[in-house]
Parts: sequence; C-alpha cells; structure tokens
Amino acid sequence: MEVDLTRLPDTDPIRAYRYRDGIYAGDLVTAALVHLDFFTWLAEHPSDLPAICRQFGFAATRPADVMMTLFAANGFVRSEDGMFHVTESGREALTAGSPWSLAPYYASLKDRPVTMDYLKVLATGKPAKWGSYDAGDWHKLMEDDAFARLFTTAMDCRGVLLGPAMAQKLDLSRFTRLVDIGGGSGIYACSLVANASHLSAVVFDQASVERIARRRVAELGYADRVEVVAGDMFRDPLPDDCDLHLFSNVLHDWDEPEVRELLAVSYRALKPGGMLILHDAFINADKTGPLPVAEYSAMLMHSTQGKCYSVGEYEALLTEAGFHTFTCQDTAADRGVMTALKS
Ligand SMILES: C[S@@+](CC[C@H](N)C(=O)[O-])C[C@H]1O[C@@H](n2cnc3c(N)ncnc32)[C@H](O)[C@@H]1O
Repeated sequence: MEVDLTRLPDTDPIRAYRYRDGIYAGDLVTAALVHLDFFTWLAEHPSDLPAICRQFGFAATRPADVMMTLFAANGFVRSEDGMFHVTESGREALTAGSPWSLAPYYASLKDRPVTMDYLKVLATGKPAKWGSYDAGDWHKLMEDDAFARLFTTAMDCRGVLLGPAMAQKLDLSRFTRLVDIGGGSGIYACSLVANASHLSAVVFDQASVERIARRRVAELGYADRVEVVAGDMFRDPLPDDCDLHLFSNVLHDWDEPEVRELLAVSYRALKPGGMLILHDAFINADKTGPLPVAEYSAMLMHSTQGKCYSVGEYEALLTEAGFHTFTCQDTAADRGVMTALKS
C-alpha cells in the first residue's frame, strides 16, 4: 500500500482512537469502587498520595497517581495543595450511604480479569501481563520476535497519522541528523525525514525490532536517508553525530528513575545546540486531564512500568537533565509534542 507521510487523513479518527486507548479505564474505576470502596474512605479522610498508599497497602505511588489523575479528570475527586477530596458528584455516585451509589451497578463486573489485575498492580507497583498474552509483561514480551512484530505493527499503524501530524508542527530547518530512540518501525523517523528534505535519521531500537524496522523503512522508500541500528538504549552508546533526538511513546513505558536515566543518556549524546523531541500523550500541568489521556495512562500503568507524565513532570525532569527552553503543542488524536534544547 502506498503511504504518503506528508499528508493527513481527510477525517478525524479520534473516536476510534479513544475506544482503544481508554479501554481499561472502567476496570480501574471498578477496582477502586467495588473492591476497595475507595470513595467512601476518601470522602471521610481527605488525603495526600502517600496517605492513600499507606491506607490501601499500595507499594508504589506511580499506579496510585495514575488512578487519582483518572478520578480527577472525571471530576470524582479534586486536589487542593496535594490533598485529594471527593467532589459532590463523586460522593453522590460513588460512596456507600448515598442513595445514588452505583457500587451495586458495577459489582456484577468486579471479577473482570483487568479489574483483578489492577488490584495487583496497585498493590505491587508491577505491571500485569499485556493483553491476553500469558507469557509476561510488555517489557519481557518485546524481547520475543513474534510479539515484537505484532506490537511494532500496532505502533506503526498509528504512526502513519501521528508521525506526519507531529512533523507538521515542527520547524526542523536548522537540524541535520536525527536519532529516533526506541524508534520502533521507524515510522516517526520516516515522517520527519519526509517533511524535512535536508534531514537524515537513525532508528535505534532493540535487536528484536531492528529487522522489522529495516524492512518497513525500505518499504516506505526512505532506506537511503534512514538507517537502522540495534542497541539497548540503557547500555549501548547512541550515535554521537546527531543534533536531533526523538523519544516517541518511549518514556511513557518507564518509571521515573528510568526516565531520568534515558534523558541523561540523550543529553550526553546530543550535539551542543541540539533539540530533544518528546512525542507522547501528555497530562496537563495541574493533572486534571485531558480525560482521554488519563484513560490511556490507566492502560500504560496496567501493562508497563510507566504512565502518561504531565507537562510539568516532564519539564522538571528535562530541567534536571540539563535541557532548557521548552515548547509543547497538540498534534492529533490526543497526542502532542514537546521540545527542549541543549546549550
Ligand atoms: C511503545 S514503543 C514506541 C515505538 C515508536 N517510537 C512509536 O512511537 O511507535 C517503545 C519502543 O521502545 C523500544 N525499547 C524498549 N526497550 C528498549 C531498549 N532497552 N533499548 C532500545 N529500545 C527499546 C521497544 O522495542 C519499542 O519499539
């Protein structure tokens, strides 16, 4: 099939994206409402995140943070100076003792596998198995060739829209060479190159993805300008001749210590004056939404070691790594692009 990475579709596929990305969010609400009677407790005990974790025996704050962002985005809770309070709509619909409580309505769904997974993820801080694959969590599965092919194809198909949408928001005229770290099929590197004729690129991804990327880049017609290199982004050196780095949908797979590590790796390898691009779904600075991103974050929290980070969280992490001068723009399908500079 002929793919033109300089054009966008004529219609907006947002509804189709949102069903897929938000598919687990209801299970997280069910886990909290039915299994933990969370809202009844919080209504009586407004609390900050550490106190919530202590009360419910959650091992880590990341899954609890994703849960509270989802509830805030729905208007079930609000946060004031770090303290979470149940709102009036949360109290009426979700607490025991309210005549309008929907807990019994959700109760017959309480044994759904993903609902049960959430209880474990909240308790342990560790990801559940990906989709219906018994073999393990996403990070482990990606080392397997067959799963890597399936997953990379899934990422590639959305990149045909999201890549060009990102490229059209960026002025890359003063940059010459990109490394797309954890670049998957190479669809984002190809999109940037397609929209900036002077640019060349390297797709850097783990060995299980390398061959898939090489084939896809050739099929898209960019093999002369887009190289593919296999490596471990945590251990192997990145190419040192690049003034443009891209993490597209990569940092959201990892917890904060690994995000810190990856930003440091990028900062070290990026040429002075270079730019880092983060392409992802971003939670807003006050962590009250957007709702579709909070729902998507629930899926990432279920199956990976990450979440959708907020713009504020990224700015803090980027600053710590040495970057400065941040921009943030919406692209398509609830995604956006942030940029940061290295002096
Ligand atoms: C969610 S996918 C994103 C792929 C692509 N950037 C996109 O936006 O569709 C995350 C990518 O990170 C890659 N990855 C995970 N761990 C890695 C590692 N240690 N070194 C290099 N790449 C890694 C995966 O193979 C996968 O292609």
